[in-house]
Amino acid sequence: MGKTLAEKVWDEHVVRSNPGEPDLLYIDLHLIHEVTSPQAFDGLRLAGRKVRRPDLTLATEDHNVPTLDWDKPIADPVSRTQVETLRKNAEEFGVRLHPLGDLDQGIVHVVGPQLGLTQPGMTIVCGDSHTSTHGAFGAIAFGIGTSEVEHVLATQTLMQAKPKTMAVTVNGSLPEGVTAKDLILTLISRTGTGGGQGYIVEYRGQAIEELSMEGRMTVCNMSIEWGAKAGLIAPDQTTFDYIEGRQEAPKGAEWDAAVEHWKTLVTDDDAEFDKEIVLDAGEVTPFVTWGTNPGQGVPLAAKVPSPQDFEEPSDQVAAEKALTYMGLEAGTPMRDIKVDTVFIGSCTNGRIEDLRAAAAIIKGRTVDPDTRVLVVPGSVRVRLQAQDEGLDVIFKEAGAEWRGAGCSMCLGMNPDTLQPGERSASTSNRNFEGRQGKGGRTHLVSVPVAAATAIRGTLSSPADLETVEA
Ligand SMILES: CC(C)[C@H](C(=O)O)[C@@H](O)C(=O)O
Ligand code: SF4
Repeated sequence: MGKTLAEKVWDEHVVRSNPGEPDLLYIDLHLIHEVTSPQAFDGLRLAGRKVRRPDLTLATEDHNVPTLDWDKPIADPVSRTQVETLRKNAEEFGVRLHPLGDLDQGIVHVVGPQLGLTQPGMTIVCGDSHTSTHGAFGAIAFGIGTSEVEHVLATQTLMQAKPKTMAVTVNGSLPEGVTAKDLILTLISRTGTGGGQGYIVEYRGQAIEELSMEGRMTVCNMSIEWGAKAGLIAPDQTTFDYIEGRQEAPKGAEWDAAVEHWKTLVTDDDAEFDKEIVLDAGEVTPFVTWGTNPGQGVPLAAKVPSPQDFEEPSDQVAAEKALTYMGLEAGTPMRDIKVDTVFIGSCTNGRIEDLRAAAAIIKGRTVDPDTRVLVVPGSVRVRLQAQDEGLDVIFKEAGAEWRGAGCSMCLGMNPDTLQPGERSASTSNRNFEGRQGKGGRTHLVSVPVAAATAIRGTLSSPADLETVEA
């Protein structure tokens, strides 16, 4: 019997395998940020160990950094300590760090692919759940805990039980104006936030093949939001074209050899998955969340559901609770929901393609006067690229704020937060209670929906905007 893509990559990395025990896996790339690394470095220090492969380890500052005044000392003492600790640890252990002010600073899941470090067939870990993003390149990439971070730092290996495999096949093409974000939000709402638990998921089918690398990263990024261990997509010409020429990508004969190998990283025709889900891309429409987990979503054209709409008593209770927290009434059209803030950014939707899409909609228009609009590039390079293309001017002229790179309002670990009771349309990936600030209310949306909402002040799609004269 043939192998799935995930099985191929897994098997190529097994250092030791004993029946009844987790496998010992070799790790090709270890990404690090300030939140989950301090205790891991403390552990190394205590044990008198070194970082085994500093050359396969890369650190960046993202969660705790401000997106204004980043050249000044960080005002918040907790954030400052986190960032300073990472700097000290990187220095002491010889780990490459891209700190604030560096050209390659940014959200860890934006920086890896951008540098060409994220490559097909790799095993990639980081003390961060959205490490699944890197699976878009045909890598096995997943988040690990701080004690595992220490283990990888010390040994460049990790003990892991082999997950089951699942295929999500998306047939047909996404309709015009419908994005990767709508697709993954639809999938999560259909399968529930536990639907992927225990699986490495391979996304495949025509709609996936038609996605850009940015779109594929958006899909894989949110694998964790339906509970999957990891999500991945077979590398193809789109993948190779994205990597070729990047700073850390193989060059010359090494490039040719790499591509030759990467082409073998596909699921064999006779391979079997433990589970399969099939989706029709043509059915997907702009999709937004109304509740407090990424599975509580509906099409933008729908209404806020009522707890009675759910069959399971547990879903009814969850809906009741979510509606109260979100301050929403069942039956309200989603399009009537007014937001205070629009956040365009994060490792889900903070790449150059996302900013281009937002700018194309915002161009020549003015943001709603009662709505604060934050546009936050995922990395310094994304920021500079956007500025080269004049996108920053489009945002600023429309009345949006153009910020520095970082996680920003994706989570309340830096100055960019919602006030209690404030409501956002956010291109990020989590809408948990308090995620964007205590008492903040989050609606997860795609980039086009965020941009249109910025203009109208209520949840909207570009189709709701009046035509601007050219
Ligand atoms: C802070 C970090 C550990 C966390 C994660 O693991 O995902 C964060 O990035 C998030 O998105 O919630
Ligand atoms: S942008 Fe958000 S989801 Fe991504 S790593 Fe930062 S906090 Fe986590």
